[in-house]
Amino acid sequence: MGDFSSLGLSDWLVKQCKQLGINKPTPVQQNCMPAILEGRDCMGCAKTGSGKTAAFVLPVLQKLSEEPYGIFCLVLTPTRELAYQIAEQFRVLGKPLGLRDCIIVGGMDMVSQALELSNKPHVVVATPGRLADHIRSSNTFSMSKIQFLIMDEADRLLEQGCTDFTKDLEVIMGILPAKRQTLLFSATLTDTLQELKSIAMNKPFFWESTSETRTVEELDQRYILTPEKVKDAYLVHLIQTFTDEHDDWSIIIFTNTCKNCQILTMMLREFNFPTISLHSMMKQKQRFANLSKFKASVYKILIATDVAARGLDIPTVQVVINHNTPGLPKIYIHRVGRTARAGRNGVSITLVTQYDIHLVHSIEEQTETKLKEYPVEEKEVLKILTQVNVTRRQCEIKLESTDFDEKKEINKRKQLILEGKDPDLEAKRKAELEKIRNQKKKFKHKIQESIQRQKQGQQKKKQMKRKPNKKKAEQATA
Ligand SMILES: Nc1ncnc2c1ncn2[C@@H]1O[C@H](COP(=O)(O)OP(=O)(O)OP(=O)(O)O)[C@@H](O)[C@H]1O
Repeated sequence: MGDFSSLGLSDWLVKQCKQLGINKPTPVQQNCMPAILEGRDCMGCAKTGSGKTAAFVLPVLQKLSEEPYGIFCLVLTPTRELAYQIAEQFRVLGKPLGLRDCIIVGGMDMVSQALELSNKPHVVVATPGRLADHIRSSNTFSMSKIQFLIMDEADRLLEQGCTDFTKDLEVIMGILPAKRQTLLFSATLTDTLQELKSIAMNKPFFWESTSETRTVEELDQRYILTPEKVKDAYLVHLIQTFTDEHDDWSIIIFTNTCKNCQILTMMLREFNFPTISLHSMMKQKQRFANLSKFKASVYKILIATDVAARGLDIPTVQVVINHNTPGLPKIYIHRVGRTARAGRNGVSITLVTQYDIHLVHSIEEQTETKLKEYPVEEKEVLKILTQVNVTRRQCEIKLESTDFDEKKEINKRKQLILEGKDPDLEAKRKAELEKIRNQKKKFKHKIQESIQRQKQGQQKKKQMKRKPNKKKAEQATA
């Protein structure tokens, strides 16, 4: 493998990389950087923790140093924390250039963001919603001359999940020049390839790491089969074991809802584990503060929803625990990718109930890896079961006495108003949809029942036909 100079990077950038311990290009850097430097659009699909960020940051900085102006580059990313992380890479690597960056994300002051945008920063790193808001509400900045549009976690930006970026992306695309370089990166690009091709239209250079598995070899992937009621006891037992055995380990625990995140955090704190949480119902400043404390190892355990599943690069994370089995293999790949990064080792443990076994099968199929059972002394888990479950219940009661659910409802309503929708009308629409869905379900169920009855009837008829033959045969043999 060559070095960064042979890929076309200037000496100052190579020196800057060395200072950060980035000496040899990783395969995604080795393959994508020359194409980007040549001026081509690029789609890069490589495993988690393989250096995709530097694969786009370095060529952009190289080109920016040749023709510095603002706004030169726009990076879009699905989460606010990730936007800060990417901006930091630009800032550190681009320091000798005096690079000016600007972070445009929700939950932060819009006026100061607008001011920063009007000062023509070299690089803007943004989440789509807030950037689209700025475009809709002001004309104090222009992106008509940008040279690079980068979509990090591009498949997430284009998928229509619970946070749907489509409308915001349309607004953003509307002010970007057609003549630009578009770079798309993710560890899971292949599912959304067609949509991506419509964005990177300029005959993109496509690179995907060739490997049998979609997760890294350094990751030890385990599961624990547990009844739902014993899950939390397993969790407490696992954390106790890890913290007894290792001083310098950090753990990320993923769970499915903000409320669960909050309850688990309260519960683990009752057991004196240094725990902190990250989810979308927290104030943005709190989110940043918690993440910083976790990064600095002030807290060793982070409990998060999937808002932390993608992109976060925290080298001390040695263990990822999935408190719920992710419903999609893609989410599993990103979650467990928070450990075993940049060649380090790591462990992931997924708690699997009897209802999740099919999910594990599809994860294994997609990642082309077999998850191994994690050995646990069941006796030890049963010893703490009652205590853990009582503590959880107490935490649930404590949370219910706060306005957590109410806040959730208010947040939902606020979001709808921001989207220009009437929350009451939306609630009515939702109820009607639910009614139609239920009717459809009932109808489907009835049809299935009648098909079943028909089948049974046919089978009976067949059996009746066979029976006289049997009798005849018996008579013949007699
Ligand atoms: N050539 C290199 N040599 C050594 N370390 C590197 C190199 N390039 C990047 N790194 C480091 O590897 C780590 C992971 O990189 P990065 O966050 O870009 O991964 P990624 O591929 O974007 O992962 P994800 O898919 O999870 O977002 C970072 O800490 C980064 O500084």
